[in-house]
Amino acid sequence: MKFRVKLIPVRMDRSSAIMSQEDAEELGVLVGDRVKLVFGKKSVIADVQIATGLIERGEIGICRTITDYLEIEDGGEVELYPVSKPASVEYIRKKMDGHKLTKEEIFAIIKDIVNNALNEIELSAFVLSDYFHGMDFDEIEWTTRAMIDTGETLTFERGIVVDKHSIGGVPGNKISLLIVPIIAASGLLIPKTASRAITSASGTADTMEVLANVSLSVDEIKEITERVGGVIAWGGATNIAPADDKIIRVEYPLSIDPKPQLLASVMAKKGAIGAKHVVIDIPVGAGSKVPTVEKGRELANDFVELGRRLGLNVTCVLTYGGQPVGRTVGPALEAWEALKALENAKPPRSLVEKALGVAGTLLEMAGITVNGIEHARKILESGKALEKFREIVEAQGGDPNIKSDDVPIGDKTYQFTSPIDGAIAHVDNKRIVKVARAAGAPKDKGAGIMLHKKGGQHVKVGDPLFTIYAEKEWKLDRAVELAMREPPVVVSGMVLEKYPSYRYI
Ligand SMILES: O=P(O)(O)OC[C@H]1O[C@H](OP(=O)(O)O)[C@H](O)[C@@H]1O
Ligand SMILES: O=c1cc[nH]c(=O)[nH]1
Repeated sequence: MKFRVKLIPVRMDRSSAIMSQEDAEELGVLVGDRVKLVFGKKSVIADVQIATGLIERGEIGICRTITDYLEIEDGGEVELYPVSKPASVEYIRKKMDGHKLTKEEIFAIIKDIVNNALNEIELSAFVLSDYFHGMDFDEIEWTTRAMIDTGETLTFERGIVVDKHSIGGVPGNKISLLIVPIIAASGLLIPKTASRAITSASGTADTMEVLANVSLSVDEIKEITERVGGVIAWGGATNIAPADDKIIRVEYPLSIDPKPQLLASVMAKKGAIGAKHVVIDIPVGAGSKVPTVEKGRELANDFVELGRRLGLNVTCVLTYGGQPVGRTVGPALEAWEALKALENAKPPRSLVEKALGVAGTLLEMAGITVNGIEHARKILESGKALEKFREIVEAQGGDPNIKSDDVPIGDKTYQFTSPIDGAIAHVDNKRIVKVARAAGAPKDKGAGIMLHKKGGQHVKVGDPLFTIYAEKEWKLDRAVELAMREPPVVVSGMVLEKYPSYRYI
């Protein structure tokens, strides 16, 4: 059937073909079904959307991404016909029913994810079936390999390539901004790609973006790493394991990170850059992705086994994840605190000790030293890490003279104070993230939370507990209201509750 093109002047990731209800009925298609648009020798598959009123009978609304690709103008004529779903949708259904997938089936799913051939519902079904049914080790290995093989890979002519990755789940985990320059300053190569936030209020890519451009191509990552020793780039902007970011975009709104996907996501990025030695940070504790040390050990075994199958030397470090790392949560606040640590300007101990522990492990694995923590500490305290970080920032298009206090933070603030004399019984990771997200993080870079007290510290009535930062008044109000309803920092005296009317925790 022939349709007249109505150009929708926007660019979209997914291809949609918008038609009238009458035309959809005549073609026998529903919203979300697929149609093929053909113009000359070129064709594209798109999802059906219906917008009666906007689109007249005989018209097809398509965005600029498609018109550019087909090289057709507004008002031009395209041939359009329905096509069936890709076979990978059947394989997703098989996984939803709890069956094991073959290597070929997994490859087909990942390839279709990369080619945008699955719609949001199908992709979500795949992620959720992993969440509910899990995968066995073969399936995890095949998923990882498929994610590597459907993208570009990196090779370096000189140097030892190493990498670190955190499984995330603990707020304020800005350690990569310390570790990458420490490792690069030691002479190793660390082409680090990071994701944006998945369950947190700021992923490493969100935090680094406050200071520099993180949307780098594979060629830029290679060039900067060879010249400076390291980068911190957003994996989603590269063609390295390109399925990863598309899957993460489904996980983010649900705040979930299914274990098979987590393993494949992290290890595909490490395999694709040709890392020889890899350290995986597994934060363990209430409100993180791994609640107990036992579960942390199980996950560590999985990472080591997956590394063995892929030919990577993996060490996992179980770290304390029961409360935020450092005192800040949210992109700009985290960038500010990471710079404070690099400047040796009274940084929080938890941040420095964690960064040195992970960096030190990597230095030992690569044979640089037998006392990794002390070696890493010297690089940090001598200012060499700050110098290297500035080189990295400059190479990524940022201001090499940036100082911590130049980082712009949201100017709308609200401080919570202690209602009683007592001690901090609990800093709740999940609530901290919820409040920081309500304040606008990670999209509003200046939004987030600064903790004035952490678990175990004593407080007097009226002492500051935490401050919420936002860029917009209405988001601050929303975050304050949420924090009042679900306090992220809990102060307790010896009396916990009084019935019927008082509740302190
Ligand atoms: O806490 P959530 O958002 O779930 O986890 C995602 C974060 O964890 C990893 O950190 P890194 O790249 O090792 O620094 C990811 O890249 C991302 O920044
Ligand atoms: O990069 C990451 C980190 C945590 N979880 C993922 O799925 N990917």
